[in-house]
Amino acid sequence: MVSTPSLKVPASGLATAEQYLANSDPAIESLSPNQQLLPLTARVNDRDRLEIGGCDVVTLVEQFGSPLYVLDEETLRTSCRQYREAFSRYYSGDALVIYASKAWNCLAVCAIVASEGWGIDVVSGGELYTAKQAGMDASTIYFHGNNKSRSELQQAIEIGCTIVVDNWLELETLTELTQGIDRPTRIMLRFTPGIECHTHDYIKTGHLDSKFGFDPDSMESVFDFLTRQPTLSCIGLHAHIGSQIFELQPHRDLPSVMVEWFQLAKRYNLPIQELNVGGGLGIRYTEDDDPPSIEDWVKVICESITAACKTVQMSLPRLVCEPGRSAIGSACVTAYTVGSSKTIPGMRTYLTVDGGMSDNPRPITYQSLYRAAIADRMSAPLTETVTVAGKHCESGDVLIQNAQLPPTQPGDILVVMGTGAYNYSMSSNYNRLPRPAAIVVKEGEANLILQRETYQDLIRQDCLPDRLRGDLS
Ligand SMILES: Cc1ncc(COP(=O)(O)O)c(C=O)c1O
Ligand SMILES: N[C@@H](CCCC[NH3+])C(=O)O
Repeated sequence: MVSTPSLKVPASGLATAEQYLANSDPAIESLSPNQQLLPLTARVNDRDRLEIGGCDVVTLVEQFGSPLYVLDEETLRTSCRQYREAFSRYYSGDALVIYASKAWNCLAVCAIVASEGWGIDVVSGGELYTAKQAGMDASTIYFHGNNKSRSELQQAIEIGCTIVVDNWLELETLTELTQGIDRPTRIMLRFTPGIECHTHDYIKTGHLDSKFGFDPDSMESVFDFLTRQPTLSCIGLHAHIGSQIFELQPHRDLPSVMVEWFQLAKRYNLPIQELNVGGGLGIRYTEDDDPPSIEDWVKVICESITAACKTVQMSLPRLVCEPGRSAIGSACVTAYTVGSSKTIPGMRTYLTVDGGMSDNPRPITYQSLYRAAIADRMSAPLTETVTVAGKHCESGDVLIQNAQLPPTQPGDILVVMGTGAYNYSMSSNYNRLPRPAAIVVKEGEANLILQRETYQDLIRQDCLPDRLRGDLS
């Protein structure tokens, strides 16, 4: 497996969008998907158009409408396999990879990851419900969240998933809700490890000043409390450092901290078996991004847990990790239709597409960078520098500043890369735009996985009280 990015990007900059494609020299399954800008199956076909999963993207838009999320099954499955295979290569204990479904939670995605032997991390009753409806086994579902409601906790207890407890209120509520239930409820405890990393402030979670998890200072009192709770079975400990991380060092440091916690928990005779090191591996959004490969990330974690256990002569715990973005981010593109444009002489040209911050809120939220290509003419020289704007009534609704594109015309299909994670899952109906459809593509076949919302969907939850009806003519 290669651990270096393998785009065809020349040092002198990009000449055509074809250079965003992965270098096809190594077999695609040996490329780490999170290091590619486009899905692994992306090709330029003999009409000079972008093809993903054997499907022409321009034709997909004609068939399914615009905008359109196009998810490449092969890329998602390759990520799943690379995580699993790396654990079996580098860890001699038991291991489980669970999908952080906040990245993109829907029935089809749950079904794909489950079929690859992954479990799932959910953070709300809604994500939990979806995972169950997709047929996921409760023993592989882990329920996170820093403010789970009583009814969400009740739902989790009934389903029998593992609950990752975040705070005292939750611990007390669970104690109350589990009274009288014979089978103890499986829980894990989330602590903030106090490990810093370089990522956007909004997506850091491992530093001590975080809303997530117990403070490590309260560890002994939490353990002590649990020794007196026969209805709760504390099977493990959890920590998550943050998201879109390129450094390996924080994940090299985390295991020794967690092994210390583990030993302390053992001293309280808790039935502890698992360590969950969270997710966080970054992906390549632009050619300047250089994340480690999936294999390298897993290797660092496995080696560091193994070394920490050896130092204190502890047998290996069951190791769990929960990647989201690095599993699905690079597997999807969003295809938009180009509309109006506006050139402000000496300043910039705005090129507008038929979606924007409602289907991808990451640029406006985190100033995230993306790359785009015109799917109709992949080998056309990139002679234009334009600002790709969305159609929302918001000046900040810009998807890409200074995108390098060929000359465009209304009706062209503009594809934004790396939109598999935190796009659909963070989408909204701002300005009452219906959410786009999503399809999964594989070997020339395209299947709908999320229907395009309709105007009827937009008003489905609206209520018009009778006393207001009279005011309408
Ligand atoms: C608890 C937890 N686990 C897993 C993840 C997944 O992170 P990522 O998508 O960066 O892999 C997150 C998001 O940051 C998280 O908060
Ligand atoms: N929503 C963030 C990631 C959040 C990770 C969850 N704790 C993003 O789009 O980058």
